[in-house]
Amino acid sequence: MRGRDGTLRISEVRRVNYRPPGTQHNLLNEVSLSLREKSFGLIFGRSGSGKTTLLHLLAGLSKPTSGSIIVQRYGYDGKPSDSPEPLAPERVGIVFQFPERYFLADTILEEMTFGWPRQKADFTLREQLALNLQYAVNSVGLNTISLDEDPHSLSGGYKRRLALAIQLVQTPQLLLLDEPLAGLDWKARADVVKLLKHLKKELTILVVSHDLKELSSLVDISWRMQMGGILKEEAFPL
Ligand SMILES: Nc1ncnc2c1ncn2[C@@H]1O[C@H](COP(=O)(O)OP(=O)(O)OP(=O)(O)O)[C@@H](O)[C@H]1O
Repeated sequence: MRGRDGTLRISEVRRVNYRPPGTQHNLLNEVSLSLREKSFGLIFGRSGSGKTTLLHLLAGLSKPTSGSIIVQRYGYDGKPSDSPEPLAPERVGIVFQFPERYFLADTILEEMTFGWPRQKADFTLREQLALNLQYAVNSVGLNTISLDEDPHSLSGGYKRRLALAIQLVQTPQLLLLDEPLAGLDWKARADVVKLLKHLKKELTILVVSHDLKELSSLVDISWRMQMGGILKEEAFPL
C-alpha cells in the first residue's frame, strides 16, 4: 500500500551480522529481509535461532555489528525515490513476550502515559499527546472500560490490548511483537488475532511466533530462521 505521497516505504534489513560485545560468535549471520508498509510479516523457527535478537536490533535496542537497517522509499516505477533513511527507533514499537509482567502503574491511564511531561509541556504538545492517547485507546478497543482500572486486574486478553496501546501511543510506523499469543487461553488468543487483523490496516507489523496456524490468515510474508540466519522466505500458509 502506498503512502499519501505516492511512494511505497519498505523497511529493510540488509546483510546484518550481530555479535554481542565480548562474545566470540555471531548470533546473526548475513540476515536480510524486506517488509512493505502496512504488511504483516512473521518470523518463525526453533528456539535459539535468533528471532528475538533480530527484533531487538530492529527496535534499536542493540546495534548491528555490520550491515544496515533502513527504510527505503520506492516510486511508481519501482525505483528507489531517494536515499535510504535509518529506521528511527522512536518510530518502532516493540511488545515483549508476556508484556503484562512489566506493568508498573496503578491505573491504565498511568501505565499508558508513563514518562509523559506533567507540567511543562506546552499546549500543542499536550493536545498532541491527548490525541495519541485517544487513538491508542480506540485502536485496541480499550474505550469500553475505565482508564482508572488497575492494569493488573484486567483479563489476559485485555492486558495484551493494553500492552499494544502503550506502544501505539507513540504512533509507531513499525510494530514488533514477540510471541503475542503466548500464555493466553483460546478465547483471548482469538481476540488478539482479531485485533491484529484490525491494526494491520494501519500499521506495518512484524511478529515472532510459534503459533503459525492461528496467525496464518494475517501473514503476507514470512521467514524461517535457523542458527542465526534467515533460512529462506517462505510461501504462506505453510
Ligand atoms: N547477549 C547475549 N550473549 C550471548 N548469547 C546470547 C545473548 N543473547 C542471546 N543469546 C543467545 O543467542 C541465541 C538466540 O537467542 P534468541 O533469544 O534470539 O532466540 P529465539 O529464536 O528468539 O528463541 P526463543 O524462540 O526461545 O525465544 C540463543 O542461543 C541465546 O542463548
